[in-house]
Amino acid sequence: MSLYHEAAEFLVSSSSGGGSLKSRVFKKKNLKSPPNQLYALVLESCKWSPVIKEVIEKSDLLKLERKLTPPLSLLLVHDLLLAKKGIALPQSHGLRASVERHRGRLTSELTRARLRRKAASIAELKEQIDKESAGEEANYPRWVRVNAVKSSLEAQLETTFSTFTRASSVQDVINKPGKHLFIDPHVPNLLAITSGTDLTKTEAYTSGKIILQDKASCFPAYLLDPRSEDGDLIDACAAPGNKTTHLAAILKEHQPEFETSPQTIYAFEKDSRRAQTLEKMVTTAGSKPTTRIGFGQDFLQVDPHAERYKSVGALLLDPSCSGSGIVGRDSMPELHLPELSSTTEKETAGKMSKRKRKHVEVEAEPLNVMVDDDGNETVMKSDQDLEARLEALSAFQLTLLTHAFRFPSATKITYSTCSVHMQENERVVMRALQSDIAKERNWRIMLRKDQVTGMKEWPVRGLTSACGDDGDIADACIRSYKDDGQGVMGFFVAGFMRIGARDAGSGDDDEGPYLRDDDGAIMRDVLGMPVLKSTGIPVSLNARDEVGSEGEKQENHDEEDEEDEEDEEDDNSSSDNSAAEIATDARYQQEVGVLSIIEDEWQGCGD
Ligand SMILES: C[S@@+](CC[C@H](N)C(=O)[O-])C[C@H]1O[C@@H](n2cnc3c(N)ncnc32)[C@H](O)[C@@H]1O
Repeated sequence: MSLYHEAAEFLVSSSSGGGSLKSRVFKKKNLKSPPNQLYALVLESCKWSPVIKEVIEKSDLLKLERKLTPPLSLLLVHDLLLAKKGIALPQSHGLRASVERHRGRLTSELTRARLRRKAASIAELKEQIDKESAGEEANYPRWVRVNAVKSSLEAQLETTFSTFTRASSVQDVINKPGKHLFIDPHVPNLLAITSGTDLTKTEAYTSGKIILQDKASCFPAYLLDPRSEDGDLIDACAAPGNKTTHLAAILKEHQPEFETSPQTIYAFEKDSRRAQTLEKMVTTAGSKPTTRIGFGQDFLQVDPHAERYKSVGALLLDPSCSGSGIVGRDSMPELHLPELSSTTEKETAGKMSKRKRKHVEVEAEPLNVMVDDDGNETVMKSDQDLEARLEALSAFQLTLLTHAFRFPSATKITYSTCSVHMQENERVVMRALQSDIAKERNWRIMLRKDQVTGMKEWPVRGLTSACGDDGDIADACIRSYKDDGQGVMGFFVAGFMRIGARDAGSGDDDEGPYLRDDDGAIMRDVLGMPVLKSTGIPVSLNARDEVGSEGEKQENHDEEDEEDEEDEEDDNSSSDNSAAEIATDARYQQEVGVLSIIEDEWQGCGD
C-alpha cells in the first residue's frame, strides 16, 4: 500500500474522533510507510485542506480523474503544490500522473486561492494557515526554562532572546504580533515567549542551556525546594527528565559556599527505553555528575531501607496519569474534503465501494479513547469506564506515594500529575494522609504558608469539596487548568512534610548528616553553618576550591557511579522491557520533541 493510501486511511479516520493522530500513527502496527513521514503528511494536508479543497473543486480535478477519491486527491495535490520534493511516487505511477497532468490548472487555482486570502506569497499564506490551524495551542505561550547548571537568565536574555521585545504579561505574549517574552513572576529562571518560535535549532537548546518545559511542569521541583541539608534526592518516575534536570539546577543554585557532602539525585525510570532518553537529557543538561539513573528500575522495587538511600531527604513523585491536562493532546486541524458534484459523487462512491474499499477503509472508531501520558489507550464507552480507569490510576499513584513515605530520612515530598481529575489529585492526597504509614511517620500536607514564595503566591488552588471540605488542605494543593488564563497546561501538585518526626526503629541517622532541634530544623552556629551529627561541630568554612580540585572530586564520583551502575544493572535484571513505543507517548514526545521531522509544528507543552 502506498504512502498516500495509508495516509488517506488516517486522514478520514482522524475526523471521526478518538485518540490523537500522533498516538494512532505511532501505535499502528505493520505500517508500510515511515511513521514520521506519514504523520507529517496527514497533519500538513489537514492544515492546508481549506485551501486545497477550493483548488481541487475549482479545477474540476475529481470530475476529470474519476479514479481519485477526495482524501487521495487532497494528499496528492498537497504534495504536488507544497511539498519540497513533490509527490513521493515514481514518475510512472498512475496516481502521480493523474494529478501531475493537471499541474497548470492546479497551480493557477492555488494562486487564486492565495490572492483571495490577500497573502502576498506562499510563505505568507503558510503563516495564515499555521495560525488558523493552531487550535487550542494558539492560546499558550512557549515556556522556556533557563538551565542554571549551564547558563543564567541574564546570559540568555542577552543572547538567545536578544531580539525579543519584553511584554508586560503572558496574555501580551500570546496576543501581540511579533516576538515577545515575559519573565515569569512565580518560577525562577522561566520565560514565556511567543508560541510557534522554533528554538530547537538554537545553540542554547542543543547545548542544554535552555529546556522547553511548561510552567506548571516546573512546579514540583520548585515546590520541593531541595537544599544541601536535604541530602540525596529521588525522582521516582523520571523520564524524560524535565524535573530531574530541574532538581539538579535548583541544587546548583542552592549550593552553599562552604564544603558540604556531595548530593546525588537518584532518578528511577521503569521503562528502559525512556530511561535512555532520560540519560540523554540529563547529559545534555549537564546534570550527569549529580544524577544516577535507575535504568528500567521500578520505584516500587526500591528498598527504602537500603544503605544507599539512607541520606535521601526529599523525593519528587510525578507518576503516570490520565494526561487530561495536556494542551493539544487531541488537536487535529479540521479536515475540509473536496466535494464531488452530485452525479459524480454517486458514481465515485459506487466505484470506491467496489474497487478502493480495501485501501480507504475507515476504521471503526470507539466512542472515546483515553490516551494516558504513557501513550496507553483505553476505550471509554461510558462514564463508568472512565471512573474505573481513574480509580485504577489513583490506586497506582497512591501506592507510589505511600512507598515514598517509607524512606527513613525523607522530610519532603512533592506529588504531581498532569491530570485535572480530582480522583488522581486531591483524592490521592487525602487517602495518602489517612494512610497508616503517614500517621506512623508524621507526614502532613505542606501548607500554603510553608511553601516557596512563588507557589504560595500562585492563585489557583485545590478543590475543597474533594478535600473533605478541609480548606487548609485544599489551599495547600496547587492546581492549574488549561483554560484558566494563566497560559499553562492542566496540572496538580501537592507537597508533604515531615517535621519534628522521629523515626522509630531506624536509629539516629535517619534525618541526614546534621543535628536537628525538637522541631526538626537543622541546628546552625552563629554564622548559619549547619552542625554535623558526626562531630558536633559546624561544617568547615573552607571555600570549595581550597578543599581540592573539582576535577579530583568529579573523578571520584564517576568511579562511584560506575560501581553503582553495575549494582543497578544487577538490580534491574528482571525489569520490564516490554514498554509501549516511545514514539506513542504523547506527553513524552511533547517533552522531548522527538519528531524532528515536524519540528516546525512542534508546539508541545515541553513538560
Ligand atoms: C509522567 S511521566 C514522568 C515525567 C517526568 N517526571 C518529567 O518531568 O520529565 C511518568 C514516568 O514514570 C514512569 N513510571 C511509571 N511507573 C513507574 C514506576 N513504578 N517506577 C519508575 N518509573 C515509573 C513512566 O514510564 C513514565 O516515564
